[in-house]
Amino acid sequence: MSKESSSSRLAPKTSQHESNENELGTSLNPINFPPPRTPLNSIPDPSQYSVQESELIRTATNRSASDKSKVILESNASVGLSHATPRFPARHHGRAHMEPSSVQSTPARSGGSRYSLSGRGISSSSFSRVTRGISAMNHEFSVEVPQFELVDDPLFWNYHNVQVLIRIRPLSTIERVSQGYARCLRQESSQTLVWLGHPETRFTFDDVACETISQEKLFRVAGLPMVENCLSGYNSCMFAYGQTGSGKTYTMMGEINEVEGKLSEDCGITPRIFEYLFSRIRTEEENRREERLKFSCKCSFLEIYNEQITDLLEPSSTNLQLREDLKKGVYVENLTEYNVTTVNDVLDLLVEGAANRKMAATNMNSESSRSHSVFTCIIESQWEKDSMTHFRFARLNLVDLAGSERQKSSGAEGDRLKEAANINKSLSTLGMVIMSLVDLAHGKHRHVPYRDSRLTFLLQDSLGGNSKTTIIANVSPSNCSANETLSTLKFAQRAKLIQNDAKVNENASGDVTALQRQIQQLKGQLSSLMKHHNQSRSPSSGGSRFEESRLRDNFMKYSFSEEEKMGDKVQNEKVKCLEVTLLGALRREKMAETAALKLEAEIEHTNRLACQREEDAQRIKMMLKFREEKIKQLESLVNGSVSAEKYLMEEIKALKEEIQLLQARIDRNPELTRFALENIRLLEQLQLFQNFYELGEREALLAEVAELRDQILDITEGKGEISSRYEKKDNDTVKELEDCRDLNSKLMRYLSII
Ligand SMILES: Nc1ncnc2c1ncn2[C@@H]1O[C@H](COP(=O)(O)OP(=O)(O)OP(=O)(O)O)[C@@H](O)[C@H]1O
Repeated sequence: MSKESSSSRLAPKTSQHESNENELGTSLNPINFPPPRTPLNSIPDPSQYSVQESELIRTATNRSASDKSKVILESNASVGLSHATPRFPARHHGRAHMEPSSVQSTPARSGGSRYSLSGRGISSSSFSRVTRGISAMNHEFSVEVPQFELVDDPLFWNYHNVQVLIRIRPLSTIERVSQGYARCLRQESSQTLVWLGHPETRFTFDDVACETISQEKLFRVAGLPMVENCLSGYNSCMFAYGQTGSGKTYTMMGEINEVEGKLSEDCGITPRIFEYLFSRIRTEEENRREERLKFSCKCSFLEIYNEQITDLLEPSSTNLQLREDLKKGVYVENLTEYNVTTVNDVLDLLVEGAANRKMAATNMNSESSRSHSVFTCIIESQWEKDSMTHFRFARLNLVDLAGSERQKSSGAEGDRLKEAANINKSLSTLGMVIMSLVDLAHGKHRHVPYRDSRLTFLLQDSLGGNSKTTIIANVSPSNCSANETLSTLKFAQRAKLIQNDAKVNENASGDVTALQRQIQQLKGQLSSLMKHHNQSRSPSSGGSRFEESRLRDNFMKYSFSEEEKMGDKVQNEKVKCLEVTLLGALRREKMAETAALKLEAEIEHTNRLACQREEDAQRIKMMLKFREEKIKQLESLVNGSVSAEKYLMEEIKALKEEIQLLQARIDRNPELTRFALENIRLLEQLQLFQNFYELGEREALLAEVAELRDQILDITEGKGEISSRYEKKDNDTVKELEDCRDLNSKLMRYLSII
């Protein structure tokens, strides 16, 4: 459905602006933003604009021709009259021509769509009419606004879990006509901006994207790192916040066009995220082929409208319910999910969902979006390493919020009144949740009212939970929207204080079978090592035992023949040194033996843990069954088919059983992490053991022993010669011989240990 405008539809804008007053409203206008603006309902038909507009823009051009450090803006980048993104023009059309000004027409709520689609029931002529937003008529006009390059910081997410980015959109034609080029914002750097009202207020954010930022650059700063986070197993969420017409949908979706297999320049963050995601997936799978890495992605698209959830990919599924599950967390029951493998699959879903998205026209804004949309992709991966199967998953939520302007009920009746209240409910609860989280971050004890609205309940992980979250606060720089812009900046400032606790969703030991397989393998390796070890110690192998026994023989010979020959003190000292070295080497071997035994014990222990874990899985299954039964009972209670008394009795019984199970879990918690850690330790020990045998440690030891043996033989022979020279056996010599005997017997004792 196209988003054409009509002049008659402009009238309600007055009430929008009047109703835009937030808590600061009264102190702001009109004193601080002269000249007093023309009431929007008095703006003439766009066809009459040319003279006024030329005049306005000429003035602006004259005002600002000299400063070279500034950037000529607005030459072709001012937002069109309509506050409506050409959400989803045809994917197979080129970028359409932009209309100089546009008129709005609000489709009826029931059948309407926020998105313009061609190739999906809309003719290409209507498509080209709605593919605007940036007026093409302003080439000759310019106004200077400082431009700041955003810097990609690849390390940002290493230290943060929340990113707040402000995006200032270019002035729209209607704003220029109404307030000229007067702006309520002055950007000072790529992180700071000043709100120019009274009092002037400076804000600092992670990033402030100026009016000229390209969709591509914005993606590089906010979207690309999000993909990387998801691939690393972090849940990620991006919210687009801001008043109606501030550019939320332009930012998130933009113009979904594909030309010759490439996304159009105006394409928003969401399609770019998926283009990049699939290219990364392909590379990763290719690079880690030997690990058999495989990704799978499934997407869903829902709308929360009037506190009711509708499946945008199956619009007959309305009023879907939120459920909570131990494993899945909060989820939408019966929401359809599609497996996607290419960016085209995702684009199809986006276009289809967008076509189904509801839009409500109220007297506050003829193109106002009243609903929140959530596009979710679950990215799962699986690979094999160290004979274990590793699983990783991440949930990516891309949320286009309803317009944040205060919606007064003026003029709204019946359903529309209820709708306004419910939209306020989701957005006001979002505000409350953020306030509570800020309090929590300041150490105050606060209840966080996630459950007070569908939006916050569904996205609770993204707010203060297990997620890396980006909030893009969209603002208009025009004086017309000064109050709403301030309100958005304040919201963003608060959001910056949220503290999330993102964790990698990975389960390396989740597969008990893989674990058991690994244990078996380790056992096999260990026993073959032990066998090898024993063989190498047998006399026939010529290993250390053999060496040692030869050594012992030599010592024996030495001890018996030396009685009458030994007498050299220096030589004796040398022998003592050698004795110490030899004992050290033998001790090392003994230690390796002990380590092998320990390893065996560890394997036993790991085996026990695996059994415990299986038992625990059984218990969890039981608990899930209890939960399901409880839900059924609650439903029966609500239906009135079960009396409260009976329900309570059942409940008590079920709770007792659950307590027993929980008790059992506490008593015998196998601790999944411990399990994985044990396994890693086991592997390391095995590695050490293998190294001992395979990397030559053992050989080195044997060589050392052989060397010692030779040295001792040399000494004993030398001593023989020396002693033959000593014919006279004086007392000293006798004493030394006794020392040698002692030494011999000591060595014999050590050697017999082996
Ligand atoms: N950065 C931008 N550059 C050029 N045009 C923009 C930019 N941001 C928004 N626009 C244009 O401004 C108009 C309003 O934007 P958009 O529809 O995205 O606002 P919105 O915040 O999603 O409004 P709503 O709450 O009604 O959904 C559209 O025509 C869009 O193309």
